[in-house]
This record gives sequence, structure tokens and C-alpha cells, in this order.
Amino acid sequence: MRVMSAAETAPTLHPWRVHTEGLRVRAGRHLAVDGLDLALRTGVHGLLGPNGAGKTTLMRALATVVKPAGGSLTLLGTRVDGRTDLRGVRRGLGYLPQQFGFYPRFTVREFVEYMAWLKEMPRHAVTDAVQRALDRVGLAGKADTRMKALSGGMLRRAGIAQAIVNDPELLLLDEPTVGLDPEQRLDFRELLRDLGTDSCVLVSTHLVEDVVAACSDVLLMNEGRLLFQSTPEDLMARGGQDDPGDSPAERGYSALLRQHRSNA
Ligand SMILES: Nc1ncnc2c1ncn2[C@@H]1O[C@H](COP(=O)(O)OP(=O)(O)OP(=O)(O)O)[C@@H](O)[C@H]1O
Repeated sequence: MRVMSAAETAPTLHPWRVHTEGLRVRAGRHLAVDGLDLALRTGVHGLLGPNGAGKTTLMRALATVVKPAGGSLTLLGTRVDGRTDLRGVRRGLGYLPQQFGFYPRFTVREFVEYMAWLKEMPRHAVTDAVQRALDRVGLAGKADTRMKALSGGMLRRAGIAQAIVNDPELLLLDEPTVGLDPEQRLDFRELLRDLGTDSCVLVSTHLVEDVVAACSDVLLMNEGRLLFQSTPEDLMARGGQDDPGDSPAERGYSALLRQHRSNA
């Protein structure tokens, strides 16, 4: 029988895939994330908040695209500061920015392969991984189409494919459902639930219903801080009949923001 080492039998002290304390991140000169405490495990976390709340800026910091201006940030067990070698963390990350660049003459398959190469995936694994990612976003039929010929929704799906090609432990999706048609949005919800069984997925959106349908955890940000983190059921329970919104979740969202603004 193999003897287990102490490290293997010790309880995991840091089960968090993302952990921040007092995180501050600048967007230009503006402190767009201002003292944010956050702890995320495996699962699908929906990030809500009004325009300008700091969602994109937070995503960019978690994707290691911008350096924090203060506080602490730990990603996949690695404390991120100015001296950290980020290559190991980045190999475990997937990120779909709101806008992403690509060579327009690349085919969809070439685009996702190129991103797999940038993520330093082992060469022998790339072909199958790219095919699987394209299948999962429903783009296998467009694999040989040039990027410049895709519709807005297809482009978004190509963006999601590049984000998931390396089976990331931490997946960051900034408004992934923009441009998707209703059928694709339903498929995407299913994909999210599937991804969240093994990965920590943070997905920002203005579609409160997507969060209720696909997320295990809801986060609400405003003015650079976290106002609320709980279950979709709890979000829905926060709303009253007088709160604006077409559904219990939208009314819960409005109620939480109203309450915060009246206390500020
Ligand atoms: N380059 C910049 N220079 C100055 N201020 C910026 C810059 N980028 C963002 N901001 C400001 O930072 C704040 C947070 O912006 P951010 O894009 O992170 O918000 P958001 O929650 O993603 O908004 P949205 O829902 O509109 O996408 C906003 O007040 C925005 O005006």
C-alpha cells in the first residue's frame, strides 16, 4: 500500500480558487475596484451590477491583465503580486474579454488553436481540445469559416471556445451572452452548468434571468465593492412587489441596489 504524505492528507487550507481582501484596481485614473473582499470556490458565480460598477475591471485583474493597486489577490492558490511568475496561473485561466482581438483571416479553428498555443497547451493535446471546445459552443460546423465572416453571436461563441479550450480551473466570462440568440442562450446556460462542476466560473451579465437559471452563486457589485453574495433563491427573496422588475430576481436586484443607495 502506498503511504500518503502529510501534504496529501492535510485538510485543504485554501479551497478558494479566487480570494481577495481589500482589492483595489484602477481603470485609467479611476479606482474602479475599491476595497473588494471576495472568495470563490468551484461553481458558477454570476456577477451583476449597474454600468460602471467595476465588473470588467475586476475581471481584468482576475485575468492578470491589470495589476492590482492594493489589497491582496490569490488565484488558484498563488498569491499575485508584482514579483509573481504568472505563467503557471495563466495556464489554468480562461478569459473572454468584452472585446477581443483576432486575425480576421484566421479560420475559427486556427483562432482557437492559436489561443491554445498561447496558453502553452501540450502540442499533442491541441487538436482534440480545439475540436471539443468548438463542439461545446456549437461551432463545429463553422470550424473552417474565416473569423471575419462570423456573425456577432458566432464571434462570441468563438470567444467562449478559446476561453475553455484548456479546461481552465478558473474561467472568466465578461458578458458572454451579448449577441446570442434565445436558443443559443439556453444552450449556453447548460454549458455553464456543465463547466461549473469542475471549474470556478465567474460570469458577468446584465441578464438577471441568466444568473438565476445557470448560477449557483450570485454576486452584486456597485461602485467597486461587493454588496451581496448569496444564492439565486436569496436574491429572489429580497424583492418586494413595489420594487421595479419583471421577475422576482429582477425585483431582488432592484431592492438590493435601492437599499444600498438609501443607506449611503
Ligand atoms: N480607461 C479608463 N479610464 C478612466 N475611467 C475608466 C476607464 N475604464 C473604466 N473606467 C471607469 O471605471 C468604472 C468601472 O468601469 P467597468 O468597465 O469596470 O464597469 P462595468 O461594471 O464593467 O460596467 P458595464 O456594465 O458598463 O460594462 C466606470 O466608472 C468607468 O467609467
